[in-house]
Amino acid sequence: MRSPKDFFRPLAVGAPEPLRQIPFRPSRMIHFFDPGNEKMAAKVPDMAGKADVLLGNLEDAIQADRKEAARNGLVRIAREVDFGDTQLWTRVNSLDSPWVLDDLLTLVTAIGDKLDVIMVPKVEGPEDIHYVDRLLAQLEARAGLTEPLLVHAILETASGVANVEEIALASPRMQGISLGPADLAASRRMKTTRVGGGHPGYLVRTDPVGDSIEDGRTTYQQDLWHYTVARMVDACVAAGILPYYGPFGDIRDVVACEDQFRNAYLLGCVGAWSLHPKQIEIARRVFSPEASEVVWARRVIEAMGDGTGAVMLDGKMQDDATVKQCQVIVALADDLAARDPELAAAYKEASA
Ligand SMILES: CC(=O)SCCNC(=O)CCNC(=O)[C@H](O)C(C)(C)COP(=O)(O)OP(=O)(O)OC[C@H]1O[C@@H](n2cnc3c(N)ncnc32)[C@H](O)[C@@H]1OP(=O)(O)O
Ligand SMILES: O=CC(=O)O
Ligand SMILES: [Mg+2]
Repeated sequence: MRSPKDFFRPLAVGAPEPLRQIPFRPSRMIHFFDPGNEKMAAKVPDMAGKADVLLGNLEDAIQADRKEAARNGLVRIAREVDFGDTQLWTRVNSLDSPWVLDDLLTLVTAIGDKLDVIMVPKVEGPEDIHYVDRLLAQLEARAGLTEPLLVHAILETASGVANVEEIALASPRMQGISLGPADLAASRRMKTTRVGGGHPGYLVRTDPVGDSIEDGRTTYQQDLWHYTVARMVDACVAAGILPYYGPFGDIRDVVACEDQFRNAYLLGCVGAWSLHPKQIEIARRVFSPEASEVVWARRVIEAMGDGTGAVMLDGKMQDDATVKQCQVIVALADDLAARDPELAAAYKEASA
């Protein structure tokens, strides 16, 4: 392990200084597109105005014989499209694949100055991040980049979950972690055949009533992902990086998608992936604090004065801890409003 004194030292001569803190940039939805798919590529300029993050996907969902087309398509799109303040990310192929080396060599040297974050799939432990960290430093030096590229890990193997705290702390490049429920289910040998969301068989049942074990017993479906999301949030927050829910594959079921996203939002995630244009709006709605919550949070902060002590507001006790929760909501609302004029207007109207 490197000495803590060396943690912020560049890993190659000529590479940019690592960041000391991960800046918070709105990333309510990380919208996936296939850069080699002409129809999707054509929608990128329009989507740049709608999504917080656009991600050119090179890994799963891209056929083996379309990997090069996707990589080259991303280079072209990054050079031609004006992204404004929308972030451009990529998901490279997994570290054990035949494509990842060319992904990194090509992308960092050709469009390293346009990319904000590189998502690394199937991360098993901190050693995977160390490998990418050093390679990126070498490539940044070769490309003459002045800003370091950031790294985002997908939590989608059982080993990755077992090592999530070390992964989060593995490099100053670590920007965040997303839950990858599809690969994680396979890695864990869960008996599901879907991408994220719940399962009707994962439930608890109320106790028997009288002699019957059949009648009058209600069942409640449980959240398959609660433990992993909660653990990921703690690992990320402890390391000063950002947690995300990943994909929800039932594109038709916008209702359950919204539920899954909201669970993640309430537990501390800052965003989720969107796989289809219609999921962009769901993520935008869910990961932006509701206007009424922002108004309430501002009332609590005002009523609490210097933030210490206890007061009653609408019959509810407020103290030093609730004021901190309210500060989280207000800080997030301010950051998002600065990027999203519609949201800013909704907040203003609600507080009038
Ligand atoms: C487990 C994981 O790793 S999840 C991450 C990997 N998976 C992905 O990235 C999947 C990304 N999404 C997709 O590939 C597609 O949305 C699919 C295959 C799920 C559905 O695609 P389609 O059947 O074409 O959906 P649909 O017919 O509703 O599309 C409507 C339009 O939106 C476009 N579109 C669909 N998805 C996207 C997208 N992610 N980005 C931009 N445009 C899209 C389609 O090209 C189509 O365009 P058109 O109107 O010009 O013909
Ligand atoms: O890559 C995402 C997943 O769920 O697997
Ligand atoms: Mg995956």
